[in-house]
Amino acid sequence: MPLVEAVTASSPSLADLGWSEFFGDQLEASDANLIPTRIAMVHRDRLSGLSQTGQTDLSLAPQATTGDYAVGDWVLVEPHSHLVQRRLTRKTVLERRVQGGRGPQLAAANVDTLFIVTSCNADFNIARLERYLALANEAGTTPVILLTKADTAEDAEAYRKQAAALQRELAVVTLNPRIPGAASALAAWCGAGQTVALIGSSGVGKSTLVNTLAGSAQQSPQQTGAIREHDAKGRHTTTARSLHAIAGGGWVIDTPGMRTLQVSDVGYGIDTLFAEITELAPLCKFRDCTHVHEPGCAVQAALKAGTLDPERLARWRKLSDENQHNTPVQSGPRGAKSPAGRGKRR
Ligand SMILES: Nc1nc2c(ncn2[C@@H]2O[C@H](COP(=O)(O)OP(=O)(O)OP(=O)(O)O)[C@@H](O)[C@H]2O)c(=O)[nH]1
Ligand SMILES: [Zn+2]
Repeated sequence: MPLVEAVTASSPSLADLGWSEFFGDQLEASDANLIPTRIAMVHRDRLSGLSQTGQTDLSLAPQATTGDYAVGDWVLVEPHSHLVQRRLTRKTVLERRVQGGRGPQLAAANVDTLFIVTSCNADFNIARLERYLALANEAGTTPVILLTKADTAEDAEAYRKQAAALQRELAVVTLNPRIPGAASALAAWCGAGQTVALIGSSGVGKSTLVNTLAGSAQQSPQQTGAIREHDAKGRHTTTARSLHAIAGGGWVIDTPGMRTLQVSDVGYGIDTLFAEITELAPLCKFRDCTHVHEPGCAVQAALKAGTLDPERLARWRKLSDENQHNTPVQSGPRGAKSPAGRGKRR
């Protein structure tokens, strides 16, 4: 895989691999002999990681499974046995819940930026983009929407405007992943030590973009093909998750195509996404206002005044209801949040 070549060509520093004070602070004196290693690939029965010395196949203690690890995780590894001793607390974690699935699955960890990829065609779906945004906000990653296939659309600008209106200060980039210029359009989020992940439906151009970011020099069509197989419906799907080196520095994680994405436990993510509604709620007369029929409801007042989009309110309600339905009731305090109240650390 390209990541191996990229790493052996020039020994990366821990900072190049994405290490920061956040992880350094977790080291103890007794860890001195262990090697900080970043999980680069997760297979059902195998894990591999990248350290300053290159790529290594890792071994796990008998009670551990590869499902406990996400691409992008930092672990401490025994130098000789390559046994994973300990996983460091994650700065961010992307989890997904697939319809009919058993519980949330780990998609990627320690991701700085989530590129949400969609095309300027029938794939463009506001409600789905909002789900991805809620997920990114909740995980503590910065979302960026990438619009592909603008070259095949009559009015690509209309798609861009709709996407940009979904969340405050949201970056939206229109690009063709097939041309090298795509990498420079994304340079602001890709640099030494930066980790980006790609999410989006099948066929929107994620694998093409990974290839473009990795640089043509180390790519061949077979390398993209190597991580694809047919899914139940006979479609091509990217199935393995791995960390690929970006030519200009940084790392990109391709997550498998998701068709039906459910949200759960993304209350903070939804609040950030629908900030214009979240901000009105404290002005309602009742603290537990449902914003449906209550007197003195600031949300209903904004709706009447025409300052709040009724479609946004309807989608906020639907997503919030789904989130509530899917979120298990927790007995103790909610999972540890970062000091800023942002992002999950586990
Ligand atoms: N015309 C045009 N074609 C594009 C663009 N982006 C991607 N494509 C093409 O769309 C097809 C699908 O792209 P992939 O990169 O395989 O899509 P993917 O998102 O990785 O799909 P999965 O691996 O199934 O999740 C390829 O034939 C690309 O060449 C674009 O901006 N314009
Ligand atoms: Zn209200």
